[in-house]
Amino acid sequence: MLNVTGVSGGYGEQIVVKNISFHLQQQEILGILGPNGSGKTTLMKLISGLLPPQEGTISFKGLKLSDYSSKQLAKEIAVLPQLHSHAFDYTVRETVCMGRYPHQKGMFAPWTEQDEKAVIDAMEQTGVLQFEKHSIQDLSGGERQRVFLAQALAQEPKLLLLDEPTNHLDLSYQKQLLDLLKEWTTSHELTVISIFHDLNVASLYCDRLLLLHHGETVKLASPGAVLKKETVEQVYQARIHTQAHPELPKPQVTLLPKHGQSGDDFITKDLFHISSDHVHLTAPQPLKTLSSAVIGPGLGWHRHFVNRHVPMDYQCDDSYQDMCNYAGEWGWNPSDTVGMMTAVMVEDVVIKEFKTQELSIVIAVTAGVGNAVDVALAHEREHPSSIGTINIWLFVNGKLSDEAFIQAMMTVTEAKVKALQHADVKDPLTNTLATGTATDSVMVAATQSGNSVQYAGPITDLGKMIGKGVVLCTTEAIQQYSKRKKHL
Ligand SMILES: Nc1ncnc2c1ncn2[C@@H]1O[C@H](COP(=O)(O)OP(=O)(O)OP(=O)(O)O)[C@@H](O)[C@H]1O
Repeated sequence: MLNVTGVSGGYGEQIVVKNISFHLQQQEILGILGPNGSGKTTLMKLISGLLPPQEGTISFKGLKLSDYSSKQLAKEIAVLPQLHSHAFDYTVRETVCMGRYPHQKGMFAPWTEQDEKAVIDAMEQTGVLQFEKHSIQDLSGGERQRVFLAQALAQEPKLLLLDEPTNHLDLSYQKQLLDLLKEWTTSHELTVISIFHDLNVASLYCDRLLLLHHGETVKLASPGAVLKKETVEQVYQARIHTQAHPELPKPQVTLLPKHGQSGDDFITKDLFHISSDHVHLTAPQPLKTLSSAVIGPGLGWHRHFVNRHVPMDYQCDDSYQDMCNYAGEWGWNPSDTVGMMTAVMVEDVVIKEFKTQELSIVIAVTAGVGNAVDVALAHEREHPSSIGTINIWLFVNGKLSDEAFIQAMMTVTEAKVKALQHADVKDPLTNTLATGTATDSVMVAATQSGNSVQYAGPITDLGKMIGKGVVLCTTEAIQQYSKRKKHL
């Protein structure tokens, strides 16, 4: 519906945007991104017809913008500029009603039912109907922004141009505004072009992104293709990290400040506290963790680590809450804590340090194998036979990449399987070699300071230490478990 072909333009002699081309589909949301001064607003002015292009053409529904009268154009295209300063003392309702002007035939045209409905709908949907009679001068920046959006929506345009629409809006209204726009693209066949500074919001709501730099197109594609680490870092001159959104296939960008985590405190054996109740460690600074723990699972940053002993007959409907309560009772903030449980006597924990010139790690293992399982034949069993868990903690004094975290988990698991083979632990149901127990848990934690580690597979420096260390610690922990069983 909108064709921008080889457009260049700017102010007087100064060409600000250069050779921009794109085709916009009906109902699409296009986000325009770029650093300050990259020409985003200027491009919007060209698309809205406010600035004539110095080169190239812009056509809307097959007609050049210059062939539309300003009233015809206003019926089709609405603009919500940045930082609206309104000098006049209009009420909210009067302001929104102005959006109907392009639809009225002549100065004294009657106010129709359709005009009224469009105004009320727009005020309702932007949440400003309650301020209908207030002067817009008495509203907050965010409320005012919503009034001007209502005005633009009351205009019932086919193309809506927005400059930083979520500026001034709190999180809840940002979401409401963008959800509303998304909904209008289908319910009112609306097409949207919007400038964003917030790359994550743009990624979430836009179908495509146009990234500008020095007035030129760097990339025009889906958010996943535009928000690449190298591209964003080069254009914005800032260090970033990209990761997947937790619920949608959209990238999210995180700024990496110049100074990372301060301090290079090491994790050592001496930091562990062992009692009959739990094995516990409080790190001098938060560690980046990946775990399958009861609390603090997945990827996160945590300072407290606890492996809690529970009785053999431990039954709890909400073990997550129970573990949070436990951490709280000991003064460890649950949101700062990785917590695991085991029926094993935790005094039997095996803790060892391993070092190379570049790296050092600490491994802590508690092992009970009463519940051993051969994963290949686990489909034959219905319920775990008895309590017994292998909990493995790996602390790395180093800076792990994402792939190193995952590979470290794999290497730990492979080493654990090998230790079970060495110890000839069998699945009691199938009488075949066990590969673990039904409820094993693993955590990899890294200080994220010091030497960088890209990979942690079995033949890397880190992988070699993990392999050797986990086999040693797990084997010894199984021996402790067997000794204790014999004495019972
Ligand atoms: N009315 C104007 N007259 C002359 N130059 C202008 C005018 N408006 C903008 N410029 C210049 O054009 C360039 C691009 O400005 P523009 O406002 O389009 O950038 P932007 O990407 O929207 O920036 P921001 O993110 O800071 O809003 C800047 O160098 C700016 O100084």
